[in-house]
This record gives sequence, structure tokens and C-alpha cells, in this order.
Amino acid sequence: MGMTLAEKILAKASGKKEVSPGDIVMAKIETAMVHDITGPLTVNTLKKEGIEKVWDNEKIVILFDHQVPADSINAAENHILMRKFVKEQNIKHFYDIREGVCHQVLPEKGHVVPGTVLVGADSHTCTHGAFGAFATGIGSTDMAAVFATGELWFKVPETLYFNITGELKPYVMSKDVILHIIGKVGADGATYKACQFGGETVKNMSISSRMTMTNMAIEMGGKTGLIEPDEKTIQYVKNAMKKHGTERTFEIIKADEDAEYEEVFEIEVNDLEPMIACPHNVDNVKAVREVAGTPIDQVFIGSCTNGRLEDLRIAIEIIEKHGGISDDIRVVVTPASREVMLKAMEEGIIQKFYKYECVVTNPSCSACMGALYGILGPGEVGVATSNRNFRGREGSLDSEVYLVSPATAAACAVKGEITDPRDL
Ligand SMILES: CC(C)[C@H](C(=O)O)[C@@H](O)C(=O)O
Ligand code: SF4
Repeated sequence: MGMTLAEKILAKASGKKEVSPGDIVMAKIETAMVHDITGPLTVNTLKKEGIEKVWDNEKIVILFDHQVPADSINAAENHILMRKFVKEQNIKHFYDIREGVCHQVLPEKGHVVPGTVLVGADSHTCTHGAFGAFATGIGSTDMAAVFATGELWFKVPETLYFNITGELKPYVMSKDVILHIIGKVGADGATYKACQFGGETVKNMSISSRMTMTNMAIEMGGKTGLIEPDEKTIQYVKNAMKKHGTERTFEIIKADEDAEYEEVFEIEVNDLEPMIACPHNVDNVKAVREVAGTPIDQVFIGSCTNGRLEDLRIAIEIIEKHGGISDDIRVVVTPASREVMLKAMEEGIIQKFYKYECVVTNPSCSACMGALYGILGPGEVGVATSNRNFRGREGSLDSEVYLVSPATAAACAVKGEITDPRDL
């Protein structure tokens, strides 16, 4: 029987010829990542268990992104603990406060290896499935086991296949596609499933747009999101590895022709409109026009979902075209990484955001989690390009968050209320 992409990667990583959904496998890990919030518990667990040496100091990536620069004594203590661990263990790939969000930095620096298993102590690790890896978020104590042994057990998930066809209309982005899918499937509709996205629409998408899709697989409960690698993937990965001296050999794995999917969803996007996830659930998805006119207080453009160059480009294009942002609101822009920031500077995008009175922050998780800055107060309403809108996600329990694409976020910034970018 044929195997899906997820099954083939897990079979290879566990040295088996064939695996089926439900099998328990022990898989070799190619890349393991922790950040400033989840790393300390991993390190303390290793210490408690008396593990003196990590399994491979070149396969571990440690990165600070959630609370950077340190915004509290507690954050500073976490950073100190992790820097010490990096020195003690001679961890080769350590990115201090300067690089940006883990899920952007990992592929940029060539740490995402197609056809392998990647784990991160962060739930949006599924993002890296955009490169044809089996990538999933795990807990800090599971990560201690990985740091010690380089292996982890998995139950092989069933695969849901989303066949996406048609051409996206102007101002409709991959974020609208994934919001539409989550609205259909539900926040727990893909629990522990591998969510594979394919079809001509995905093939035509940029790598950044693909990452937006896989990033949100977890928002429908997915164990991972996956996209079959193609020429674009290979070029991206090779360039990143070459640029940063992180070369690793890799094999392009594709699903078998006769792979068995638990369910195939046909998603046709020709008539798809800009979509919005309304408070307080990611699957509370509507067309933007249905809630147009809702007053807002803040717009956040950034995060591992939509803080990349193409996102900043479309946002500033819309803001500039319409002469700036509303006086009644504030706009926080956070490039996902230092590399994105530098390119956006070269293109004059950052200067324009400042010109139009947006606040541009250092690359980080920023307002996404309500932990660093851009925090919403009681009664406030935020529009964000990030991936979660649970009660209190961006601050006060009495605040509300609407999730949108960067084009819609920019339209909301221009009007100071929820706005479909086609209606400006
Ligand atoms: C802090 C971290 C554990 C968390 C996650 O795992 O997702 C964060 O990144 C988030 O998006 O809520
Ligand atoms: S940007 Fe948001 S979703 Fe992404 S890792 Fe940071 S806090 Fe989590």
C-alpha cells in the first residue's frame, strides 16, 4: 500500500520500510529547537536527570524571540540560564535576542531539512512542513529526552489532504485560504492529523505564503502541516544552507501515487473573499465584509504567520496608496526576522511605515502573544495578522482580537475600522 508524505518521512526516520497510521515509531530527529520561554524547562530537566552531554551539539538550535530584549527580570534570568547552557554544551547554532521569530529564522538559516523530522518546543513548529519536513511542536520535557538521545516516539498520524485549486483574486492571500479551511474544519477538526496542502494554488504560492498555511495547521489541531517540496523549496533550502554554512544532505520525499488519505478536501479558491477569524476562536471565521465597520483600537502586522517581506510589502502598498493610517488607532509592525527587516529597509518599506506613523519594532514575537508589547487593554479591539485570538491572547481578558491577512490589516489601519481591502 502506498504511503503519504508524513508516513514516508516517519518510516525513513525510524529505519522502517513501511509504516501505517496508528503505528508507534521511534524516529531520529534531524533538528531540535527551543526558545527563550521553553528552553529553561528543557535545560532544568536535563540537569535533574543528570544528563551531562547533549546528543549532538550541531543539531540543536537555541533562539530567543518571545521576550527580546528581556522585558522583565524573569526573562533576563531565562536568557542567562540559556546562554550558560549554550557555552557549556558548545551549541553551534545559537541566536541571541537579535534574529527574530524562531519559525522564520530556522528556515532562513538553513536549519530546515526536507524529508527529515524536526521538533521544536513551540506549537507552531508545524510551519516547517512547508519545506516537506515532518515538523511538530513538543513539550519542554519531551525535548529534554530529544536533547539526551536524538530520538522521539511518535504515533503515525492519518493524513488529511487539502487539494486547493483556482486563482486567488487581488487582495486575497494564503492567509484567507487557511482561515477559510479552519472555518470549515473547525479548531479541533484535524486533531493529531497530518494536514497536507497541495494543488495548483499551493504550487503557485511563494514559500512565504506556503509557510502561512502550514503555520496554522495547529489551529485545527493538526500534528503537522505539510507541503510536498518542489523546485522552489529546493532552491530556498540550498540558498539558505549555502549562505549560512549550514549545509546538510537531504532527500526530496514525495507521497506515493497510491497513498491513502483519511479524507480529501476539495477547496476551490476562485471566488474566495478576504476572511476574518472573529473573537474568541480561530474557527469563528467570516467574510471580512460581514463584520466591516467594527471599530478597532490597534492593528498588529507581524508574527510567524505573516511577518515576512511579502506581507510588509502589500501592507505598505495599501497604506501608501490611501495616504496613511487613521488618526484614531495605532499600528504596530514587526518584521519576522532581522533578514526580513534588512530587506524591508533596503526597499524603503520601514521608512514608509515610519512616515505613515506606524510603530516598527525589533524582530520578535511582539504583540502576538500579549507577552512583550503592543498589549491590548480592557475593552480594546485589535486586528492582527497572527494566528490566535483566544480570550486574552493579546492582553486583557476583556479585549478582542480579529485575525486577518496583511492586506486586510492594512485596510483596517487606513480606515480605523474593520475593512475589506477591496472596499477602500
Ligand atoms: C510560548 C510558546 C510555548 C507558545 C507556543 O508554543 O505556541 C507561543 O509561541 C504561542 O504562540 O502561543
Ligand atoms: S510569533 Fe506568535 S505564534 Fe509565532 S512563535 Fe511567536 S508567540 Fe508563537
